[in-house]
Amino acid sequence: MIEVIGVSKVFGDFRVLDNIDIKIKKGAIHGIIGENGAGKTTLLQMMAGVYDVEEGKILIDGESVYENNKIKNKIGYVADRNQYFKDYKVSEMIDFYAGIYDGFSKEDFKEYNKIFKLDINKKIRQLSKGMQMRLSLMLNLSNRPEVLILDEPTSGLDAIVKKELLDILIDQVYDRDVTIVISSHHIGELEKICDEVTILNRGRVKFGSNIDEIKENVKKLQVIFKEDVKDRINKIDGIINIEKVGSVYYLITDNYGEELTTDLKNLGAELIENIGLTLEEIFIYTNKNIDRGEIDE
Ligand SMILES: Nc1ncnc2c1ncn2[C@@H]1O[C@H](COP(=O)(O)OP(=O)(O)OP(=O)(O)O)[C@@H](O)[C@H]1O
Repeated sequence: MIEVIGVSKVFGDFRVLDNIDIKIKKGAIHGIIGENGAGKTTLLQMMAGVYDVEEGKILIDGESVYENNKIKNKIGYVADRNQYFKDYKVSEMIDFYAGIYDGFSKEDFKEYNKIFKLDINKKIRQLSKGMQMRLSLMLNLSNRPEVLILDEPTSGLDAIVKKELLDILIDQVYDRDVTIVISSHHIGELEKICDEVTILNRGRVKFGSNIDEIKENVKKLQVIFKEDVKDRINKIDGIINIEKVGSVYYLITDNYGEELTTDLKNLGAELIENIGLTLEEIFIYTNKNIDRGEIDE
């Protein structure tokens, strides 16, 4: 179990993370989504114990992570950029990991390398960005961690390896009950493998829950009214985007429920049709800075 409790992070006078609360159950795959600069890497680095937590707490199995080797040994952390010694060969990196981590399995590395296909005699500086990401993933997976923290692990990977990686992650959860926290800009990918997501917006949690629950709240509605409601529709609470095509309104709501439907009916809605949204569409709409007075026609 990972608990992020009231965590904030300030760089200089810039508040990168502001009072973040997240609970991640053991064996869950939890996605972290956010625009560039939303604070994803900072949050993952704090979960991995790279930074001290000055405001709030981050607990893994009830203990804080920073400078806690017992907990850090349970964690695999794949950073968004290569953090290895560039002049080491891949084979030397394997030996280095095997030397410092008791749980590291060279056999596992060999097995993963049947999929990831790295030349272990190459120096790290000779590897492409995607190859370096493969190395980082294999080293961390071969360490058999209980918690895997992955910062944009699919960036730079080709489509075939990307699919293999997502399958490996799902297997890790089924076979070993690993808890996975993963950030990505490829929201469709996260939607396929995650049970839960946290959507970060400017350092704050915009949504944090089960994907199905988020989809229950955020909906696109196709609505036809008896008469034009242009001047009144933007007064209804819970509508975050309004588009009008001919006489049909397309409304995005982040608070779908009986109350909203009643409000729309009171405004003269004759037909309300509910259109499902993908997680990516939800992210785009809920992160737009919406001027509720504006109707796109
Ligand atoms: N060491 C640092 N010193 C000062 N500011 C920092 C530092 N690290 C990150 N920031 C700032 O914190 C903000 C969040 O950065 P972070 O890397 O966590 O975002 P991100 O969501 O991972 O972005 P991206 O999707 O672009 O990778 C950015 O404005 C960044 O400039």
